Amino acid sequence: MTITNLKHIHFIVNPIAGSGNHPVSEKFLNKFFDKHTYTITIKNSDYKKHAKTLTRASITEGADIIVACGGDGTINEVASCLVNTDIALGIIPLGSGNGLASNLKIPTCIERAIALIKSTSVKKIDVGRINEHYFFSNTGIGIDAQVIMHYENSNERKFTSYIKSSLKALIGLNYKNEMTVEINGQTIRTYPFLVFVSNSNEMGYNISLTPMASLQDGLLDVLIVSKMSRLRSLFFGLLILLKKQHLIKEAQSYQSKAITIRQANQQSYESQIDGEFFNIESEAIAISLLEKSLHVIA
Ligand SMILES: Nc1ncnc2c1ncn2[C@@H]1O[C@H](COP(=O)(O)OP(=O)(O)OP(=O)(O)O)[C@@H](O)[C@H]1O
Repeated sequence: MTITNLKHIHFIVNPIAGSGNHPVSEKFLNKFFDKHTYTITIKNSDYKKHAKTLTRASITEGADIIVACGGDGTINEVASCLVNTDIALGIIPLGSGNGLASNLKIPTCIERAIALIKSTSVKKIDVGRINEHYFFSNTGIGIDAQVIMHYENSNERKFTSYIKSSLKALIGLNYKNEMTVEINGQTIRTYPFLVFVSNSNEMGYNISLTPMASLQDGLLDVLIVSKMSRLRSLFFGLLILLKKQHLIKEAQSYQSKAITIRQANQQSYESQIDGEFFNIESEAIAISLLEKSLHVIA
């Protein structure tokens, strides 16, 4: 599908995404957009979740395209406001991991990403939902949430910070709560190391736990990894880096449109949603898929 008569492009820029050294500013973007064809508006996010407020305002202001300039966290905030609308999401990947942009083959070269936005070639992609939150890349409960929690506390945004945060998460590993996972008519009881649910085939840094996932197949790819020792977890981490994680017997892969997670005596779930830490207060977690519910320029 090709959009015609596009004029109003709004850019929501996370100034601290990735290394925070990116050049994306009003002066920079003005060079690429002819004033007779486009009006462009640039807004910087000042704090966590601010991109949502800015995006909602841009919708009211009549934006035709809203461009998330940042990583998966910023994309999540912007895209969450665009689900089930006709407004197309553009992406300039400025994050450290850039998982969704990589799955969509959006160039990390800023000039090429801008050229793609101007091409306005739009595709519709699936959107994941976990309770009241949307996700576009992945969500998870277990070790991934712990890694993200330590990563956010580290205040560093690079690959080595993920390695350090993974080691901290492994040291703190415990299996307090038994969970039940309802999927495809089966009920699985597990003390999970990880319940990972993905819409996209990449987590960022070219790492994937769900290499068969597609943004347009109407299915979520699920990896359930049951309890294992710290040593075995390290081995699992090595297998992930070697793209051989399927070789570990504790890991089971599924595809599904919906899953429900419950635990007996707890009302909160530490989770990660598109690489951001969330403590979800609820009796149960319901994860589902909204087919082809977001327009993305890719
Ligand atoms: N001015 C700001 N100061 C601090 N945090 C911000 C600011 N603007 C946005 N944020 C928050 O920064 C977090 C990280 O953003 P983002 O995901 O875009 O970058 P990243 O973590 O470097 O990339 P990736 O997720 O691809 O690794 C998000 O939670 C976002 O809400």
